[in-house]
This record gives sequence, structure tokens and C-alpha cells, in this order.
Amino acid sequence: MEVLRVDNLTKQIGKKTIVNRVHMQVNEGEVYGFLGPNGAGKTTTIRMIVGLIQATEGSVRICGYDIGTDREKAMKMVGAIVENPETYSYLSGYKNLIHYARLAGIPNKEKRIKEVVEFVKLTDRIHDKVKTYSLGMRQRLGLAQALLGKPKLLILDEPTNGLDPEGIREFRGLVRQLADQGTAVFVSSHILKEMEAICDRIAIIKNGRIVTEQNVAKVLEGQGQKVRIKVDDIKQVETFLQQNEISYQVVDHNTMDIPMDESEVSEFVRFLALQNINLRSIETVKDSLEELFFTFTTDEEGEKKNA
Ligand SMILES: Nc1ncnc2c1ncn2[C@@H]1O[C@H](COP(=O)(O)OP(=O)(O)OP(=O)(O)O)[C@@H](O)[C@H]1O
Repeated sequence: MEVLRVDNLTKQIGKKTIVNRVHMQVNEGEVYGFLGPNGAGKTTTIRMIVGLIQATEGSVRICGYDIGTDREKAMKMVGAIVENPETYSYLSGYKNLIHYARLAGIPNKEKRIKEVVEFVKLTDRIHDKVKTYSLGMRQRLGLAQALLGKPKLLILDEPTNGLDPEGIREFRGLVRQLADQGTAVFVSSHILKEMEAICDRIAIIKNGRIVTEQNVAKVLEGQGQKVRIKVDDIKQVETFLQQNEISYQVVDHNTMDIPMDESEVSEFVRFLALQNINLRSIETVKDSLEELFFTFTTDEEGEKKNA
């Protein structure tokens, strides 16, 4: 079932188009990664999805409810950690949750709080003041708060920023469990490895536009199936590859990727030598998300943007 649907979403501020005709769709039980370099438009998109700012154009539907015309019903379906979760640090985790459960009109507050606290593994410390919590514990408290209303859609903006590897691992486990229980999770990050481990699908945004959407399992399946070569004269190699109907992708003015199995590499090198093509280097590259991210956030001159 489709939980989140974003159509043609656009945000213009002054003359600048910060988010440009974005389309996305996230299903029940799916972890959807929203990836992009700094300043690409991730936070602005998320702020529109949760109704914190108004879109200039386009629509957001959550479980079929339009955020513009049916805001209250749409928001009932959403739990979100956007920017740093706000907590009262001089109160206990429990009192914070009571406060938010009241604000959100959660029925059977105590019972629901017990459930979410157990889920995020904070039971032992929930009556301690939040100011004594580690960053990872605060983050889990934020997650508990977001889950109070049993959301169908969970939105996490850079959820593991600043967490140590153990904190990241714990958080990832919780997200996976939620997805397995049917929650649709929309998570933004610029940490590629993390997205690879956590997401079913990812979209990459650059300059406000979605430049690609990929199924993570499919990307990972293709790992190691191409070589990257650096040459003196790329035109000469292109001509040769075209003549032999070998597919390739130009990375920059002297680098290109050629899909092939490792077993074919030595024959390929011999082939190039026979053509008097001067090879500066050759390496197997993984078609990982990192690679994709690099490809899609690189400008025409091959300069990597601030990923
Ligand atoms: N209110 C605003 N007025 C003008 N420009 C803005 C405004 N809000 C955001 N921007 C600009 O829009 C672009 C996208 O910002 P946004 O915060 O959405 O990016 P991001 O992908 O979340 O980046 P980061 O990973 O650094 O948080 C940036 O260039 C930012 O400076």
C-alpha cells in the first residue's frame, strides 16, 4: 500500500528554486532513503512533507490525505524527527513523553508510553532526567516520541548525525524492525554507507531535483562488475570501444568505466595494448551507492561536489 506520495513538489524562495518538481512514492514496510550533498534541498523537502512550510507547487499525500487540504488527518499518520528532537532536558524521559502524549491526544497514554519505551530500549533510564542521557539515548527518546501515535509513516531527517557506531547500529536495528512491522520509513542522510545498510530504495537529490532513484539490493547485486580505466587519449579509446560495440561510461576527461567481469580484465588489457592505447591505471570499482552518489553529484568537469 502506498503511504507517501509526493507529486511535482516545488519550493521557490525569491527567485531561487530550492526544490524542483520532486516526485516520490513510499510504500508500507519500505525504508526509503533520501540522499544528497549539503544544500541539495533535503530538509526543505521534508519540511514541506510534514507541513512545516508551504509548497509553492505540487502535492503531498499521506495515506491518501492531502497535506494541504486534509492536514489534520494526514498528520495523524506521521511521526517525525526533523532536526534535533526537542526535549525538556530538566525533565525525565517519561515526563517528556507524557507531555507529548497529552499534546497529541494519545489514548491510553501510560500503556502506549510503556510500549514505545520498551521498543527503544529505554525502560531502565526512562525516569532519569534527559540531561543525563547520551546522544544515542536522546535520539531513541525522540524516536519513542515520534512513535506514540502509531504512525504509518515515520520521517527521519539525518537521524544518526553525531551518533557513534554503536548508536548508529542500534538505531538502524530499530528502523528495520519498524519497517518489518509495516511502517513506511522516509530517512534523509548524506552518510552513504548508512543508507546502503538501512534502505530498500534510495533517491538522490541534487540542486533540488531527483537525479536518480534506485533499488538498493539491485545496486549491490551489480557490485564489482566494472573496471575504471585512466588513459591519455580518451577519444581513441571511445572510438575503439564503439567499433567493438563495448558499452562504457565517461567519468571525466581521462577516466571511463566499462562493465565487465573480473575474469575478462586481463584479456581486455591485452586488447588495449594491441591498439597502442596507453593505460595509466585500471581498477575494479564497486557499483555501490557511493559510486552512484559520486556519479550523480559530480558536475560535467568531473569535480566532486561537497558530498
Ligand atoms: N528560507 C530560505 N531562504 C533562502 N534560501 C534557503 C532557505 N532555506 C533553504 N535555503 C537554501 O536552499 C538550499 C537547500 O537547503 P536545504 O536545507 O533544504 O538542503 P539540505 O539538502 O537539507 O542540506 P544539508 O544536508 O546541508 O542540511 C540551500 O542552498 C539553502 O541555502
